[in-house]
Amino acid sequence: MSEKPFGLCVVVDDDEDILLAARLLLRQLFAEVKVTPQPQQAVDWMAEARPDVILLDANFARGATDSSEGFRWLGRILERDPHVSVVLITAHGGVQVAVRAMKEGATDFVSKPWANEKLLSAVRSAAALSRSRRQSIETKSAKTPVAPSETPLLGSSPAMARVLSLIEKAGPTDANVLILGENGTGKELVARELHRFSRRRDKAMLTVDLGAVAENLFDSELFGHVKGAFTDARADRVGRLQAADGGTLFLDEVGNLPLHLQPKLLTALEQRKVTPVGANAPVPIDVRVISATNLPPDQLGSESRFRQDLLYRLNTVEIELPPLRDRREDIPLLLDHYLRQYAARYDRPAPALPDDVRDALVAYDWPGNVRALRHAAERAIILADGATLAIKDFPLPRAASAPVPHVQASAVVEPVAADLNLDRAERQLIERALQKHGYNISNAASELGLTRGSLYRRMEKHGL
Ligand SMILES: Nc1ncnc2c1ncn2[C@@H]1O[C@H](COP(=O)(O)OP(=O)(O)OP(=O)(O)O)[C@@H](O)[C@H]1O
Repeated sequence: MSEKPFGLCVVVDDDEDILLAARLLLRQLFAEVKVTPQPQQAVDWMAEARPDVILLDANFARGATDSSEGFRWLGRILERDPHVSVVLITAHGGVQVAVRAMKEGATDFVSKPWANEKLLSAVRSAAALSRSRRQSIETKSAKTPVAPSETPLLGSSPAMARVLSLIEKAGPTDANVLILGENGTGKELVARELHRFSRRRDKAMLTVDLGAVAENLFDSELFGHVKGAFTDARADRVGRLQAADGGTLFLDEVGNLPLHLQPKLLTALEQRKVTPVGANAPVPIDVRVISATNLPPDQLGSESRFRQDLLYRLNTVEIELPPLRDRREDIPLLLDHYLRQYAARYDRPAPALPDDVRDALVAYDWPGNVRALRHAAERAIILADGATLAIKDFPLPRAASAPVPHVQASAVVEPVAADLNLDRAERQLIERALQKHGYNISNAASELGLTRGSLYRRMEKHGL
């Protein structure tokens, strides 16, 4: 049996199906997952054991959508243990609920139906955060084992060989690393590998997705705050820079850090100290920072977007992950890996990929990169009639089914207006937004009026 990185997770939701799904999914991270439809039960359990994470439904009463129940229980849970990480779940998402959740002390926010990969990532970060908070409060140096890497970083192309060699060289040093690449190219996976190779591997790697943090919360999220620093600051809160002390902080989508906060981050990194919002004295920190962005280098190099002195602090080593279309040699390897993995997961026979299907998949441009390939493999395994996969099992634009060398994604979107099917229209709109923004998820999500998380979920739903 593989070692579980965390101890206890409690899930509270009035829907039995959600409880079952969460229990099955989260068992891979936690030694114990307790589920209950009763929030009071969760609070009672806290008297017996300290959960690392509580996943809390925001709406209990039938038909309730305003999340007030959830916020009430959030307050009670944090009163009992201000260091537990609470991840709020709700079917009635929206930026306002997310902002309020974070302001009232939730660690993260996940909308239903969730994408398994994103929920796991949110819960893993939340668990690492509560551990680190407790350690920094108790000033103990107990070990927090890093989660074993669930996905190996695959690739045999010369470009990936370069990436792997850089990871081996830069990993064990304490150098800050900046990872560049389009969405879905594997930046987070590279960050995990760097951490795994480092002397900090027994401490936590915490993640802050700066593409998902509301603008007014950046400060408190990164640097922490003291009780009373602003209206909703009901207790001291350790920021992620401090919580990652001794370990690694992964700043995802660092290009989204607002200009006015960039000097504060620079000062913290230069002086190795953070001053929580409302505090007088700085706190020393020992953190290695790994950052990632999907911004093209020319935008990152523009002073109006990103302070160059901060950039130099972050990019002691730079690792560029090329898009999948520029390393097509890796496609068969990735396909085989994920097809086999999903066949095992869904209890299907070992899949066979005929040559013409493989050629078409290698010829496809994969604008969503490895993430899209992974989802396509999962979907194909689920949809296939037998062990032999056909091109129709893959959600590629029709033009891609012929093995032509460079399938341009932009050539395949049809106008939305003629088609009144809501589901298809949604898919087309999402495809258009993604293409318009060169698969920059943050920009496409903002144009569609969605959060990055809900765009990811919709992309998964449509197999994009
Ligand atoms: N080289 C690889 N080998 C195996 N799996 C990979 C590889 N690269 C990416 N993946 C898989 O693709 C998915 C996306 O990877 P990841 O989240 O690391 O990308 P990202 O560049 O950080 O994306 P984003 O910019 O959208 O946050 C994950 O499921 C990851 O496991």
